[in-house]
Amino acid sequence: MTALRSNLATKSPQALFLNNKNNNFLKTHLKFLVSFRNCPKSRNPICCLSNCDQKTEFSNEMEKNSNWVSIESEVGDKYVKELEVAVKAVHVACLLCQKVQEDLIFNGGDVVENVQAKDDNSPVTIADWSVQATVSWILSEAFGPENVSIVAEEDIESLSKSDARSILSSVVKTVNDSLSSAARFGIKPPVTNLETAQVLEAISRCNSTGGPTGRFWVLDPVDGTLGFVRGDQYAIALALVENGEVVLGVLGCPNYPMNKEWLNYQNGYRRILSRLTKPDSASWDGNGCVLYAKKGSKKAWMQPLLSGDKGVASARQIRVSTIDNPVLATFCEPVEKANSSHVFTQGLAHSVGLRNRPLRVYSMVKYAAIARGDAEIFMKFARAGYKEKIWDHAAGVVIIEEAGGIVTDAGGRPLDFSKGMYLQGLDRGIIACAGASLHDKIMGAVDASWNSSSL
Ligand SMILES: Nc1ncnc2c1ncn2[C@@H]1O[C@H](COP(=O)(O)OS(=O)(=O)O)[C@@H](OP(=O)(O)O)[C@H]1O
Ligand SMILES: [Mg+2]
Repeated sequence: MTALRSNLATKSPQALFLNNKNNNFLKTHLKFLVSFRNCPKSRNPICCLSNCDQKTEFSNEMEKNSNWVSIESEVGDKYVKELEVAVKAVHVACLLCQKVQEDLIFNGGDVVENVQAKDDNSPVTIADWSVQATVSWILSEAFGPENVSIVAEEDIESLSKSDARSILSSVVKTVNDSLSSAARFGIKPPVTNLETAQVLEAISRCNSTGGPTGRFWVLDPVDGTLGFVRGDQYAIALALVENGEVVLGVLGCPNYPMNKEWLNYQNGYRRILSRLTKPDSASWDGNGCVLYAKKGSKKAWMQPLLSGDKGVASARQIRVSTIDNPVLATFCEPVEKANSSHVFTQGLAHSVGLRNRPLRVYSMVKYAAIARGDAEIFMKFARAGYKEKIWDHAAGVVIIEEAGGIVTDAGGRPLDFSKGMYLQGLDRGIIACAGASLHDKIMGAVDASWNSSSL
């Protein structure tokens, strides 16, 4: 634990990458500067500060005064292109899903036709396949197909069957519609519409099985498909793993706007509210959000999901909640009892003194809620034998960690993304917290009650 905490301790930056907006701010704060020169590796000026106190004071001032910055100004050189492309791809995917959800659920779309059951009986929709094809195509165009390896949730087996002809043509149309309007995000659409074979190829190209070495993307095209088909919360999750470590995470949450109260509204109620309060694309209130973080940056970011033909907006930094008193804390967990034992978490909540009722939310939106500071704890205790998949956690974990939180298994160990498609060796369950004090308390409660539980 001590090692884990010291790893999580914030280190003062050695240097800060600045954009023009920050440059103006700098002129009024020259007292902080020791030297100011152009960074040899980027176009951005870089300032070097002489001691830790100055660095910390300067960082605090920067945060207060320039909350909104561009991606390039923040993440330094490494993974800039990867992050930029991934964020754009997730924006495209969010809009695709919003459109499909709207058609499917709210405009009387053919649910029987467009929602299929997988072998494990979980649902899969045209959105799952369409997002997978779209993101796979965008990544391949940006980096070259030979450089892109993707672990993703869907395959083309059921989509290729003869009785799936109509759903396949819906997928092809959805992908082409989505890519043809991707120019608003600076993504060059295909010269001509993708053929069916190209769409199937893009989906099936996501056949990496991950592992401890090299670089691969991890994609959950629609996480929380049950929430998606119920008109509720869902997420698009894209992460980059290098040598077994998650280095980038991007999480699109199309039904999670700025106002955290929205998380409490169930299904149709959220939809009615969204229609009553007409979304203003310039504000944060009516639409979803995209969160992202780069490993080791100690910063996580959120952009509003813009509607209409607007592209990507500036990002705002997010931090986890500062609440460490269990009485005031809120914990999130899966909606479905089959996915995590509500009885067990209720016992944990009682023993650590959590008073608020659990926030049951579909998908990795739970990770987003912790990273944004809208809730303090996420717990998941799946039934014995269930193997957690890396795509259900990778993006969320790095975003929470960089926003200042902690994510481990119930034994306090970091989740291991280096063992293939599954989180092998996971000790009992997953605990994500805003801070170490809450995390310690939950782990202690798990230890105290595990043997008497039915898990
Ligand atoms: N039996 C069982 N136990 C544990 N976990 C399971 C189980 N079945 C499925 N899954 C995975 O859980 C993903 C959804 O997790 P959530 O936290 O969103 O659960 S819930 O839908 O709110 O109940 C879900 O992701 P999606 O398939 O992307 O929706 C699954 O990967
Ligand atoms: Mg999932």
